[in-house]
Amino acid sequence: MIDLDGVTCRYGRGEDNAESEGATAAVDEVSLAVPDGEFLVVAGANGSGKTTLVRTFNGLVEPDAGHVSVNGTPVEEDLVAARSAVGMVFQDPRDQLVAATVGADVAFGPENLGLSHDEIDRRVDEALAAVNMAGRERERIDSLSGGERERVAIAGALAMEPDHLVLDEPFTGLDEPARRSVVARLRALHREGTSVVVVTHDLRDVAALADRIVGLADGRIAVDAPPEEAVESLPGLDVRVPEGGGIGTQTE
Ligand SMILES: Nc1ncnc2c1ncn2[C@@H]1O[C@H](COP(=O)(O)OP(=O)(O)OP(=O)(O)O)[C@@H](O)[C@H]1O
Repeated sequence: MIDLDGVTCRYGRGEDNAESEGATAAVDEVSLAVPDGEFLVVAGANGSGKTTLVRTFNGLVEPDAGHVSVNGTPVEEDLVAARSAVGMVFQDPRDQLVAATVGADVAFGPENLGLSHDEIDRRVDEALAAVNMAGRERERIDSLSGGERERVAIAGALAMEPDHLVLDEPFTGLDEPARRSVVARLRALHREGTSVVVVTHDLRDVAALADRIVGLADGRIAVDAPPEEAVESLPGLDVRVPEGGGIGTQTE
């Protein structure tokens, strides 16, 4: 369980502004629980605070007020535990690719967990297959397209097999086959019990998988409801639902 209690985050404001009106807060007194096994979609307009909010889940952003705990432990008390429990795929893959080759990059996290070679190989194979990049371990990261780098970043997070997987705009730059493959993997992970949090403007595929959609506006929760209900309130939040409706129409 990820649990946020009254979380407020501000950027670039000195002490003088710490008590100023909420308009300056990127995230403004948000309380939110993500239960184990939930598929949560976080939606909202540009600048509504989505990225900042999810980055508090594993201590990448430290709140100015409020508390975040993961599996019952305050994040600030055990950052290592929070980061291994909450895997994160950033909006820009350049922020997280660390190795020269695809295989080395995906193996990097599992190696740091001290797993056996066999287990690391299994995870790398499985994660690369999940993003349609099986057999491409030896390719250099700097030879990949942006979409391919995004897929490697997703594979790296999958290979960590975290309790909670958070993906920030994971579909940007993915072509349709890659997108379908990632969606199918997220669906399978959810079925296996991992909680999945997807930050997105584009509800095309994920709305059908979501247990709940949280819509942010100006750093606050404006909508928190099952997809069928949430979408009714979402037009003002600048999210896109395909013509014909994505809800309930997801196919493999
Ligand atoms: N590093 C930063 N320094 C200063 N301000 C920031 C920083 N990161 C975000 N902000 C501001 O905080 C607010 C929330 O930004 P955030 O990136 O969390 O929103 P978002 O909903 O994820 O936006 P987007 O959809 O554009 O990624 C915005 O006003 C943004 O300009």
